[in-house]
Amino acid sequence: AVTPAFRPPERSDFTLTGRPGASVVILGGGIAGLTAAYELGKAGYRCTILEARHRVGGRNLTIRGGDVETDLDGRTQRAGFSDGVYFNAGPGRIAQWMVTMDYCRELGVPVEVFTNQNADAWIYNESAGMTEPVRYRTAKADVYGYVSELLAKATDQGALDAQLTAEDRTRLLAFLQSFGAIGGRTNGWAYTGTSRRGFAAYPGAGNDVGSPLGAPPALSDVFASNVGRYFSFEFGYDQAMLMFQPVGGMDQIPRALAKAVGTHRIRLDAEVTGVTDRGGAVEVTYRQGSRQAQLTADYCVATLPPHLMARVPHNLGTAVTAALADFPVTAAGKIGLEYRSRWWETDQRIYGGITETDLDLSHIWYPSHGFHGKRGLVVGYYNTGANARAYSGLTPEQRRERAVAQGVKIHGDKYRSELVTSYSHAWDRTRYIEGAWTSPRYGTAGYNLLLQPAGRVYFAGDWLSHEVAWQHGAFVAARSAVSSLHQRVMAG
Ligand SMILES: Cc1cc2nc3c(=O)[nH]c(=O)nc-3n(C[C@H](O)[C@H](O)[C@H](O)COP(=O)(O)OP(=O)(O)OC[C@H]3O[C@@H](n4cnc5c(N)ncnc54)[C@H](O)[C@@H]3O)c2cc1C
Ligand SMILES: CC(C)CC(=O)C(=O)O
Repeated sequence: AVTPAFRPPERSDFTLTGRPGASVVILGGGIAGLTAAYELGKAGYRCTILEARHRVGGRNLTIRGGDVETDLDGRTQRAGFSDGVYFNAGPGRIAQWMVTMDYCRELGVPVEVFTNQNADAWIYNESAGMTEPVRYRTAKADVYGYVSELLAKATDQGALDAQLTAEDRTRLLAFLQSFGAIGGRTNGWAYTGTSRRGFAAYPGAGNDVGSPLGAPPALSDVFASNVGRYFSFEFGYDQAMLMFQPVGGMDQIPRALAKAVGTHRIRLDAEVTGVTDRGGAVEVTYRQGSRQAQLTADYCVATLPPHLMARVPHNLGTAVTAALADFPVTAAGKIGLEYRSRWWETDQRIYGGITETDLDLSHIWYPSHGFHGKRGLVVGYYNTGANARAYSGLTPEQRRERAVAQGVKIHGDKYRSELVTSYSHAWDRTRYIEGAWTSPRYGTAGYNLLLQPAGRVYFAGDWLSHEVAWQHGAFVAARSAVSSLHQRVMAG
């Protein structure tokens, strides 16, 4: 039998049929722009991509040793990472159902598991008074245990009789006993802690029972520590394990797309400065260094971030400009910290996954690859909104110092002493991007306007999808734009 009620969200064998051979100028060489060129190219269109940055990929950005980036404030960083070490400054993970996986397969980009959740990673809530971190496994044992105890007591005392039949009660109590590892009725359904909490020293040979962490803190203290606030992250349909990443860095995807498109079709350092719909064709002006140039094509697919496209002079109408300008933009930042040893694996037994904190660094990511290697790269902060802006206002050295000072609270001295080099990326201060992602106003006239072509100009980007902040959104938005362009050409 076929698995019921499941259909891949996007056909993995997407192909435009017919070979009309019209020309298309594509603004922006991020995932959406590259995908538009790739799919149109397969169908015989003559495409040219104009990309303002010195490389393709847009927000899909992997930093390696020798890479140089200058931000809007004129701060230049030259990454000093060792050979083989890379830092995904933008996207880092892919859910199995995302069409991103289909492109990896089609383009021959190998993928490996990205560990998005790890029982051995830490939780650290400084504002709740925690003075040391607690392992995920311990936090889960205690929160699930006490919640189960409370619900079992309420159920058994009849507090839920209006909602539950006698059979429901029996089944719920059986579930809670196993879910929370709580005692039975004779023990008052009490949660007293089990080996699920983990060990200070794990069991060994002969009579060595190890050193179990023992009794849990009081119920009130567990709730006060607020460790449960992170558990729901892994319930999300977009963040649940298994997650994946391309082997060797997320930019393997745009690199493979660019190769398939043909690098001769991609103009780099080409900043679009104007778009004019001439009725029978589209004229695009751009700047390449000191050179002003112009390109005319039958159609245009514009994939610039909407707030930047809104600033490009055009003749597509004021409603288009207003709609483009109406996308609130979020800030986000990340720092990559290269260490000379993989102390998180050897000393703390953390092999991938994420430590969650209420510090301004938010999340710490450990590498999901290269286990037991000599060196490794930890993402020392991945934050958004006000926390991201707090870091993006600092110099790279200040960012590193702030991130390390926070991380030491969780990981101890090696967080500083083993550090070799770092690179930090502030998306709100990145030229030609100026933000991490947007919050589209779905259902508004403005949003819907941009789903339609403005004359011969089509729009695409993750901002025209319901998967903003995911490459999936950029892929499907590009497919949608080129499908409607192609339909029009074939009908014409
Ligand atoms: C910190 C962060 C984490 C993320 N995490 C994930 C993740 O884990 N998984 C995932 O799948 N996605 C993730 N994403 C989202 C993903 O990066 C985006 O959804 C996707 O890359 C967007 O592609 P795009 O082509 O729509 O836009 P962009 O990548 O923004 O492409 C737009 C392009 O237009 C170019 N441009 C701008 N102005 C001009 C101009 N005047 N002329 C010419 N070109 C111009 C830009 O340089 C850029 O290349 C993350 C993003 C960020 C920032
Ligand atoms: C905030 C997230 C949705 C951004 C993202 O795609 C990710 O980090 O997984």
